[in-house]
Amino acid sequence: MKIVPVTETISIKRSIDSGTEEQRAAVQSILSDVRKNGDAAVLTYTKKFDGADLDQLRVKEDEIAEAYENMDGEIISIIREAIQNIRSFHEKQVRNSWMMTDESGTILGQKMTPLDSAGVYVPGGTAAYPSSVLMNVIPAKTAGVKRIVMATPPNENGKIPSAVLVAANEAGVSEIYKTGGAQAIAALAYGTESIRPVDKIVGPGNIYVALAKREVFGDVDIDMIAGPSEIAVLADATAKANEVAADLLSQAEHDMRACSVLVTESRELAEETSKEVQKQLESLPRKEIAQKAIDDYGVIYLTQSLQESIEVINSIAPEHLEIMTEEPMELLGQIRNAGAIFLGRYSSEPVGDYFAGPNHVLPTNGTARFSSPLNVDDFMKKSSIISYSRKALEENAEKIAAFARLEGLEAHARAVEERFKKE
Ligand SMILES: NC(=O)c1ccc[n+]([C@@H]2O[C@H](COP(=O)([O-])OP(=O)(O)OC[C@H]3O[C@@H](n4cnc5c(N)ncnc54)[C@H](O)[C@@H]3O)[C@@H](O)[C@H]2O)c1
Ligand SMILES: N[C@H](CO)Cc1c[nH]c[nH+]1
Ligand SMILES: [Zn+2]
Repeated sequence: MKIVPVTETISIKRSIDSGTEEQRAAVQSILSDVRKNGDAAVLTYTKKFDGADLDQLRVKEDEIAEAYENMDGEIISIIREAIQNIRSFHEKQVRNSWMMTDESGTILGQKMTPLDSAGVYVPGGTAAYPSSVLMNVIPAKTAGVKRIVMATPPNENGKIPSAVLVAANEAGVSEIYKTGGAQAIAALAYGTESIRPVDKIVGPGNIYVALAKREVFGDVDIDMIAGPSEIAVLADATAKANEVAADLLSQAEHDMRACSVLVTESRELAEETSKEVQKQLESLPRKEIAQKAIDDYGVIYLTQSLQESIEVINSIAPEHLEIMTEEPMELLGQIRNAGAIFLGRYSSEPVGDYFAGPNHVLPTNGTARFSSPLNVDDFMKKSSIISYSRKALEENAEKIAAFARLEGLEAHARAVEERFKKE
């Protein structure tokens, strides 16, 4: 990994992919085909892109039963324990409706209502991500969403990985459909003969999925457009190079465009970590992916002080931040921009990916400056409540009417005055 002394401004290389002209045109055409031809179009694209010849899109009960038979009982217990942790964390996020009253009889409040339905996209491809099924489904379930629909591409035999089916069933998905890419997003957004449309679509995916989500936004809500994984480690001389290197590689193995960064004032740690990364890379099954990510996007920033390291971290605004310093908790207050913050050497990033409870769907590409991890609020709407008594309106009618006339809106003013007109 290259070691770069920090100059006045730092600029992190990240991959922001808005697709080629060709990809954008392909997505447009798939979306309009699915809107026009429904299931027939979805089945045709599933054959074309995933190689699966399906007679129906919906996963049957016996396929879920078969998935359980294929899974090791111990792994199912681990999934169940992770679900409990994720659920209890997200239950803390639930916000209740509230009301306030005053002596004039005015009642004001906020009513919290879960979305009626949510669609969860689960990527297919080489890696199956049952953990992402849990992270997308559990906040929706905790919010009280009744209908949770999952879509994921099948393999060429028309099958979905058993771990994904079991995770979906354990987390409480209501319907599962075998379809991926832009056609899945179109079906979830606009509906087909066999898939009823949803209110919001969440979940990561490749460029076709991302472009389709951007396109349908407005007709339905979406969560975010997640970029490749990122990790930044803020460390001082007390950190262990082998542990820092292992954590940097944990995200590098996700994607050739993943971004792994170490920020430290210790030259010795910087040099040791750089060597360790190379050493540990050699034995990784996904070595090619991790090596490319480290070569293209990996960097070690060498600073003059811990204070400067903190400033660098805030300007990177990483998806994951690990603090490996003597007193990590003491620095927490100074961190303004990070999706998830892992404190101390026993809080390695994968603890959060799989098990601890907080969501692993996090803002990437510097968007932690203004956005948050996926959470229960993402699946709830707020409605304002206003109930004025006669006394309250009488006392304020003149002020409201005057404000309306300031905006030249006479009908607004009269609507209020109408209540108190003398016959
Ligand atoms: N941020 C996270 O938490 C997270 C988790 C898991 C995966 N991911 C990301 O999700 C992505 C998964 O990508 P994937 O491709 O493996 O699976 P995917 O399910 O996102 O995409 C597969 C679908 O792409 C469509 N497609 C493929 N080639 C096409 C073409 N030429 N024209 C039109 N459509 C086409 C097909 O419909 C296919 O079903 C990766 O980038 C991975 O890094 C992110
Ligand atoms: N670290 C990923 C999000 O950036 C999530 C994930 C899923 N599985 C393993 N990791
Ligand atoms: Zn991960």
